[in-house]
Amino acid sequence: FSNDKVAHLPQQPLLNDACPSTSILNGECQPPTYDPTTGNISFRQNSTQTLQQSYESAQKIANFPWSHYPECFANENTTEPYCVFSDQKFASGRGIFIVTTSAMAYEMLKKPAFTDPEALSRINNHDNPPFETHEFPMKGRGLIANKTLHRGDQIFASSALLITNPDAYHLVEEERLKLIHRGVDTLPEATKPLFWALLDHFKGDPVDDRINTNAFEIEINGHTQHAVLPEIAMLNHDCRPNAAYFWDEETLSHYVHATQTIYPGEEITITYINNERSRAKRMANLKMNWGFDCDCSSCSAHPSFYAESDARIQRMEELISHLNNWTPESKATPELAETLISLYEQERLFASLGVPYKHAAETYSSFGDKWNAVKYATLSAELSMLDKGFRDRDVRDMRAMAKDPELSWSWNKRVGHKRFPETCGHHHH
Ligand SMILES: C[S@@+](CC[C@H](N)C(=O)[O-])C[C@H]1O[C@@H](n2cnc3c(N)ncnc32)[C@H](O)[C@@H]1O
Repeated sequence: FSNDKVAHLPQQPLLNDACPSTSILNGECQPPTYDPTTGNISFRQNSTQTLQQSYESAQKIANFPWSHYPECFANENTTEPYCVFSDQKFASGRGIFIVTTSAMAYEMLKKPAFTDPEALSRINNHDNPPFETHEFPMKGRGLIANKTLHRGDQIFASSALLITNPDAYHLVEEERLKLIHRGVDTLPEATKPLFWALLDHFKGDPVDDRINTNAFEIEINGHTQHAVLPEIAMLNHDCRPNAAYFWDEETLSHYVHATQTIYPGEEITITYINNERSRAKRMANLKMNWGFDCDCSSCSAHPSFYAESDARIQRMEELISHLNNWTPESKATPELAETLISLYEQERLFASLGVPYKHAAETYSSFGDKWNAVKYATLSAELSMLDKGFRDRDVRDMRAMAKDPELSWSWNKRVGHKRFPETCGHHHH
């Protein structure tokens, strides 16, 4: 399989072609080092090239995958240099820049997003969108639906404009800022306005602030990275959202889908946080990470109403721990799983229903109830796909269970357990 991967790698530059020889002599640029075992190139040096020079250096190297020669910084706190890698041709000329180590950047280059011209054919098609931008009093811009959207409808899908490695914070602040500023300067002219139109909530460094206000945590080959996608960055938060998104690391893109019916004029919202927590925890998280006071309906409700909501969320947690208990003492029953689904619905956590549906599917399966297992596995797969993605493991498991519950690990696991251990014998008056 390693040959396969190497075949996808863009041809590596000859080492001394990496900088114009004059700039090597001037000490402005040193050639990168090449690791023959990984095929990775390390750009070892604090480049002092101007933007124009870095462009020209990159153009001189045959099949160099980046449009600018990477600028890098390292210090005693970093194990490897962090560089800015730019590709103006990415996603049919939308462009991308990546601030990370060269090893990580070359990992990303192996993704279909870079290697397969067809991979992004469904991404960044923003003609005739099903939404309009709208200005809201307290929360700035947001998107409102301009036609009826149904559960499962794609609202849009777009590729990352930039990806940053959180470990780049080990750099000296000034040098980290230099990298992200250089990154923005290397974006194609037509794309730059998308970046500059982003909200700068905290009013610090203009580039850093736009990234911090709008970045999403994403995963690439198991590493947490931050990505900014300007379209999804226009969606405001709601603790009871009507849309969900997932990151697809093969295309370096976010997909956004409706998770319930959204009528024209309604705001399209996603969640920035885990909503299966108390109001106080949700509000603290939003305040700390995005700097706003949550005023969605479940946060701004009268105290006696949000106390009810918090109690339901607490109960949900308890029920889930019963359902996750696979010992003979488990209190798990199908009735308990149905109660869990009902609590999610009462809480209007429709975008998260894939979770209780999965518990219900496994619970029915564990009692050997084939058709209820099929029903809930199907429902779970349908909904989980919208917020975990089509390659997600839970989605795969639920699809498999929907096909044949008898082959799933949970099948008949609890047959013989009492189904009514809490009530039996106590409520006959
Ligand atoms: C990713 S941006 C969302 C788009 C933003 N409203 C704009 O005009 O560009 C995140 C910022 O939007 C605002 N925001 C998002 N959801 C909000 C909400 N439910 N209540 C208040 N402000 C919100 C906060 O300022 C937050 O830092």
